[in-house]
Amino acid sequence: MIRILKGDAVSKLDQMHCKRIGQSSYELMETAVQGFIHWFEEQKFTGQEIFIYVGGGNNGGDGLGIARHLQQRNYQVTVVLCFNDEADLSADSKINFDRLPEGVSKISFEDFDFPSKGIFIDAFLGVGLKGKLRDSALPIVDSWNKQQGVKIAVDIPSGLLSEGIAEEKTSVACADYTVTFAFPKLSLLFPENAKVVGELVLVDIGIADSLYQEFESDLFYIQKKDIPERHRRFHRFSHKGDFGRILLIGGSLGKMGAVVLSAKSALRTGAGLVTCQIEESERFIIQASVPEAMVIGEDLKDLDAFDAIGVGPGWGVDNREKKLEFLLKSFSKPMVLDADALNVLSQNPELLSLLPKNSILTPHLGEFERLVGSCVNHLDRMGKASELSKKYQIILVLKGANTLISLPDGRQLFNSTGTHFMATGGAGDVLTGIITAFLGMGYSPENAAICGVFHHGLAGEYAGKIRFQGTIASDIIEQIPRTFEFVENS
Ligand SMILES: NC(=O)C1=CN([C@@H]2O[C@H](COP(=O)(O)OP(=O)(O)OC[C@H]3O[C@@H](n4cnc5c(N)ncnc54)[C@H](OP(=O)(O)O)[C@@H]3O)[C@@H](O)[C@H]2O)[C@@H](O)CC1
Ligand SMILES: Nc1ncnc2c1ncn2[C@@H]1O[C@H](COP(=O)(O)OP(=O)(O)O)[C@@H](O)[C@H]1O
Ligand SMILES: [K+]
Repeated sequence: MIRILKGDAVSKLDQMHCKRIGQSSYELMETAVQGFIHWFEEQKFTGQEIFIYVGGGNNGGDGLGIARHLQQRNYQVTVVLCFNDEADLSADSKINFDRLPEGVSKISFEDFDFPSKGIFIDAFLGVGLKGKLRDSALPIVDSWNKQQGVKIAVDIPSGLLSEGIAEEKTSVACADYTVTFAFPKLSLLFPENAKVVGELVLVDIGIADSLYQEFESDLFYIQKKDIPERHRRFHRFSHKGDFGRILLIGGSLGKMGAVVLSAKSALRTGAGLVTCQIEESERFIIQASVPEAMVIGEDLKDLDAFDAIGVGPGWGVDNREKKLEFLLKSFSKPMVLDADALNVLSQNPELLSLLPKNSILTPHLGEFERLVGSCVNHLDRMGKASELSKKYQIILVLKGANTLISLPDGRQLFNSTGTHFMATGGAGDVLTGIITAFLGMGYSPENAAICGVFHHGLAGEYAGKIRFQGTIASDIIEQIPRTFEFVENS
């Protein structure tokens, strides 16, 4: 799994990589440029002039390389020179500057007559940015933000620090897409920066995962290649007991759909036997809509017969405190707690110490802040999530774009799958079903959380490609089986 490094570690990572494989830093820049071009061509942006803002550092060098390749592919390209003197160019940028074909127009920023339409590529400043933007850079960022058209940031939007937060007052070049190299810079994953980062695209530039281990960082990025090794293997004679007996507790008058969604998701993930514990009066709803699931009433006996329990979807909070306490005291294996189970915990924080070790809590940002108090920003949130995980030895799944998993040993993992089309009622109930199913199948809690979040996001992406903003939670469930095919077969 790749680590998310601090911005200033990038050049060291590059050097180590180049040394290990006998490549020059210019060749690495060329790999990054070609990765960008590959993505760009896939997008099929058509018929427009391309303007590339280039700075004097290696980010500008990427931009100059991109200009050459695009011109060779018959695009009309203008580079907007955002540095004072050629002599200030970094060594690799100078090579790309000298290689610019005749057909690429060059114009200094001062002489740039603002066009109204085009494709804009921001290769002004990358991770080499230090501190706040200098005054001399502000007009460049302002000009960028006034342009009309598709806007693409190379590596990181100019003005954004690799661990920074773009607040209202800060000057950052806003992008529709950010094409970042090697690993996502931390700030690209913050919800506060969503508006300046746009869609995040990661380009692999061939740096081996093992090289990242040379750097100290507790932050990781989960990708498809990390998943198959975490899957449990079953065999020809596997029976339904091997796939786990799970219990889902939730639902209340008017909110039974939440348990229905969790139960269906668990079954589509492969859970062997799913039992739902709901209010007696509502049993008809489950039996009719998920005939594969069993239903039990209020009286909970023999909890040990279950391999995993998921509690909370649609549960309500009234009179749930004693029940949650009973569950936490009676079940010693890790559990999944979501939605109202988390709200009950927030109202009764003394219950936190009863959580079985490695239990998985899946709050969205609102539920999380109810648990830990309000957070200033995502960095603060990440710190509080880590503290809570360590203190109670639990796994925290902080849901949202790039869901963050905090592990009891301090590691924090960002997910790469998902889409805003998943921002729909019930999507979280689906995740509860998936993670509980994995736990029931005997996955370690860490793997259940990682695989759960990854498959859930991928199922959401598939559903989003068919249903767009009409995606509903049930569409995500339908796509779960396909996610296994994709992860295992590619
Ligand atoms: N593995 C990878 O990820 C790869 C990375 N690669 C690429 O290299 C990029 C990093 O390049 P880098 O280190 O040369 O720095 P970069 O971002 O161009 O910034 C330097 C410029 O910023 C300026 N500047 C600084 N502070 C400033 C301020 N406050 N306000 C205003 N200006 C300020 C500084 O000015 P100076 O201080 O020199 O006057 C200088 O001009 C990286 O993002 C990626 O695109 C790929 O090519 C290969 C693989
Ligand atoms: N913009 C987004 N990008 C990616 N995933 C998202 C986005 N918005 C929501 N999701 C995912 O959808 C799910 C929503 O969960 P939640 O808020 O608990 O919904 P509900 O309570 O309606 O079930 C989470 O897993 C979250 O990660
Ligand atoms: K940039």
